[in-house]
Amino acid sequence: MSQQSHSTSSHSDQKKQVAVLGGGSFGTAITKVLAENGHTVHFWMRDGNQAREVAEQGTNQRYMPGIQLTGDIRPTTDFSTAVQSAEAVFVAIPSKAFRAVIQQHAADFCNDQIVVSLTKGIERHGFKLMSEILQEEIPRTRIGVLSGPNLAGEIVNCDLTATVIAAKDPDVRRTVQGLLGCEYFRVYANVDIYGVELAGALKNIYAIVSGLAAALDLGENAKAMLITRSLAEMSRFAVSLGANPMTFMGLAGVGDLVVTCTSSKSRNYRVGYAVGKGASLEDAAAELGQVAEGIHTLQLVKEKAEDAGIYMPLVRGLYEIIHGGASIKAVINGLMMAVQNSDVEFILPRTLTY
Ligand SMILES: NC(=O)c1ccc[n+]([C@@H]2O[C@H](COP(=O)([O-])OP(=O)(O)OC[C@H]3O[C@@H](n4cnc5c(N)ncnc54)[C@H](O)[C@@H]3O)[C@@H](O)[C@H]2O)c1
Ligand SMILES: O=P(O)(O)OC[C@H](O)CO
Repeated sequence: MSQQSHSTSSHSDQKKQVAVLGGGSFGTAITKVLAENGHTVHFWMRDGNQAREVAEQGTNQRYMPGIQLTGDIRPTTDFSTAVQSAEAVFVAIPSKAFRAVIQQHAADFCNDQIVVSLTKGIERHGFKLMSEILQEEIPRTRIGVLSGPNLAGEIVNCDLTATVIAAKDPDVRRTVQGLLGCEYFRVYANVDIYGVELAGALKNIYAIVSGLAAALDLGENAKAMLITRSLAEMSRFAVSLGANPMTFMGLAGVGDLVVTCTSSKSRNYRVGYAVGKGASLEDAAAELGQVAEGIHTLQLVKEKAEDAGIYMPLVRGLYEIIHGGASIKAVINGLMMAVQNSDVEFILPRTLTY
């Protein structure tokens, strides 16, 4: 479907003021959806040259080459200008910089303003998710999380896409559905913020594993085994931390896992593929030139799982390959020869192996 020929129709007729924070791939994709839905989008980014390019050319070549942005988009490097009149603020800042940006500008947010994290990562210090950072830094706001199978490069082409808004406040869920929903973008609702957010962060690790497996050409059965055991592992982890296991049956769980583990459009998958072909992690990340959150999430989840005694053989195996110098062949052999266990452990409890 061509992005040039697309005609839009939002589910809501009301045109609103909104803000998007972060001028990368996903910030640009969500800005495009919102602007095509007729909203005024205050698009905050740190790079003045990039803001000028968006204002003057309607493009963001560094992150979305060849894509034309239309509608009422107001790029700015002034944070206060971006958020002051916004009914809802969408945050697409990588997890490493997320708290610093929100903390620095906390005073600019309004009471009861809707603030939605689009970021799929975890903060190193204290294993905090982005909604928890928002709650700590700007508790005066109403918080939501948007996550799902959402490759930015497809959204900007108006390819059919669905996502999930998770929020406790029903008005937050309805408002976000109204702002973003259109003929190519569908927004489903959930209340399990922690599960939706954790699913988005965890699947990046398994996308690296799947990319690595693809590089080795392990076969179709192996692909299915990996994705399904990834789902078992990530839901085991999330449930241990208090998430609802049913969330993992939805778009933010299995949906995002499938798209990220099967597509070379995923940056995490591409990093895994490059490592599988013999590149170092550093070279693979540098070659990408964009964020691949799974690289950082891997280390945090491995440490957290060990501390909490949660069995995560795929996380441990990937960590050993990337950081421990283990051979891929030896790790695969270790995984295949481990104790044969329960398929769905919510039905048949797993035999404890450690
Ligand atoms: N790209 C996708 O398909 C996609 C889809 C869904 C969710 N996400 C998530 O969105 C988040 C952002 O990813 P992205 O794809 O936009 O990454 P990206 O690499 O394309 O862009 C990152 C952007 O963040 C900006 N940035 C970094 N540090 C900053 C700071 N300190 N202050 C201000 N801006 C800063 C960069 O300048 C850049 O514009 C990630 O957590 C990612 O997992 C991405
Ligand atoms: O390109 P990735 O690997 O960061 O994945 C992008 C989105 O999270 C897919 O839903």
